[in-house]
Amino acid sequence: MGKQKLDAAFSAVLERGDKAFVPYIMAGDGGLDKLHEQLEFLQDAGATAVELGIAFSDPVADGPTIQEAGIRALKDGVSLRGVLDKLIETKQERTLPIVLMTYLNPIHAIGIEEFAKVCDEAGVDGLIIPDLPLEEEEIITPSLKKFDIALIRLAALTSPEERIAEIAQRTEGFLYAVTVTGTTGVRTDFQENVGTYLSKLQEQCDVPVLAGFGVSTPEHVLDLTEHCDGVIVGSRIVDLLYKGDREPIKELIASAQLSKVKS
Ligand SMILES: O=P(O)(O)OC[C@@H](O)[C@@H](O)c1c[nH]c2ccccc12
Repeated sequence: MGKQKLDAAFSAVLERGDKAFVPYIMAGDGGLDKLHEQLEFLQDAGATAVELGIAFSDPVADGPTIQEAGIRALKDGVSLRGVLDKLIETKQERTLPIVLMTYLNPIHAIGIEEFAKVCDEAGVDGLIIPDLPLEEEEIITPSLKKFDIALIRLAALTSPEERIAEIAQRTEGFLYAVTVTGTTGVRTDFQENVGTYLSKLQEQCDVPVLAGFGVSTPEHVLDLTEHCDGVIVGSRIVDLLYKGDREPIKELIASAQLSKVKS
């Protein structure tokens, strides 16, 4: 459970010569009752872990696709607590590692210690908290440590070098390398220096480096994973899942299975 489960999932994939693929989905988009089936689909399609987003009224890092999914979930009454309860219900039937993505406010509403405890009960293995700066992490790290839940840190293209070094050292589970400046969302191209940026992160980091933001095609996956251990895909998957168009999701995930792509 927890950090160990994430580490084991990544090691298994990388030892096979594949790259990691972490789809992001908005919890409760389409109704919370669909969540378990969606997670099973992603697992069967070959996802390494899933990043499960919690809808929030002020999602500062999210682009239009994720924001709209969040609005749909909020309209449906989905809350952090509700998602955790659903995860508790389905914990025994699940093997796919879960990384929960939530802003700080919903965590504070539950209370930090209680939140960590319920995450443990729900089988949450890692957390991404985009509005928690390095300087303030200590409000939550002792509670997470207690339950062995990984805190995944984000490195930005614009972060100064010393800050990147610190983030790369501290991160647990994996390092989330943000590959664009701005919010989440589908893009056609990446800046030329993305390869250098990723390779440098790889040198500084003991855990896998995953590239995310703007990744939306198998070509992106193949290009980026030349310089890192895997990718995170959000907006494209949220969009396809909402439309019920699942074949392209399978193809995207399969594109990270290099052992199959190359043979
Ligand atoms: O949607 P994209 O461009 O594929 O990027 C992934 C992203 O959506 C997902 O990881 C995410 C959704 N909301 C976030 C907030 C902060 C960091 C990351 C995220």
